[in-house]
Amino acid sequence: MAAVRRPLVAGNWKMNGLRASLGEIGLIAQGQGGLWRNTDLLICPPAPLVFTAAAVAIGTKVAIGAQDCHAEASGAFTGDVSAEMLADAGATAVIVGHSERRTYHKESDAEVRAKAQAAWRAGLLAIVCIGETKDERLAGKTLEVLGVQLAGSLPDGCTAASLVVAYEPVWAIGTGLTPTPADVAEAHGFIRDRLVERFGAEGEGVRVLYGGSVKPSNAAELMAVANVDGALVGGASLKASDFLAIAAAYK
Ligand SMILES: O=C[C@H](O)COP(=O)(O)O
Repeated sequence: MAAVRRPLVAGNWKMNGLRASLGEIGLIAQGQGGLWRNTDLLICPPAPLVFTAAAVAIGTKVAIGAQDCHAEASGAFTGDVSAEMLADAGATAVIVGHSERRTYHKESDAEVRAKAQAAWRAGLLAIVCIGETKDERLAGKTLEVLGVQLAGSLPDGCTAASLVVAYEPVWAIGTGLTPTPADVAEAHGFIRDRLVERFGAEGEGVRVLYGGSVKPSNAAELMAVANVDGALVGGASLKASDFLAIAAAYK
């Protein structure tokens, strides 16, 4: 029997938002109204907001996550935040290996893998991001790049409950550009095959999100693609109305 994967619509606020922005989480909780009872909603604000965001979201169906974590639980790592600290603050998930971390902080697949393991150690869902650059796509290397990133970034022992993969073509992030549905289907089908090859039935149950310029106007088309189990939304997650409109693609 084919695995039933519960959709996940996750918002990544990136380095945006102050305490005043947390009202958007309240609005998402209110606006959700049961329409998306079969869809998981997650908001990942900047680290300083995680504790208060979790308090705002308590008792609602909106979960709170973080955008990165250190691989170690504690120690002399000035400025870093551990997965245990995020869990203690109320997070239930953490994004690791986002292309902005890979680019600006030179994170390798091995580091991403260690961060995913740290997330599990702390009891968090790990959302591992992968995706090709524009040059890699133009060179016809998209699937090769995705294969290398998957092999290097995913720890052994991935389960449907502990891992989400986010496919985010780097050239589509924040640009307004999106791949065609056929290109999304090819990438997600490839990712699914690799997950099943490596993790068996658990790989069949792992959710694979699409990310990169998801908006209310294109969400339904992207969500209809095979093996797209939800979205990782950047800019359009900052406003509750846009985020809810994207989540509505699943109603
Ligand atoms: O994590 C989210 C992605 O980087 C997508 O960002 P975007 O929706 O602003 O393109």
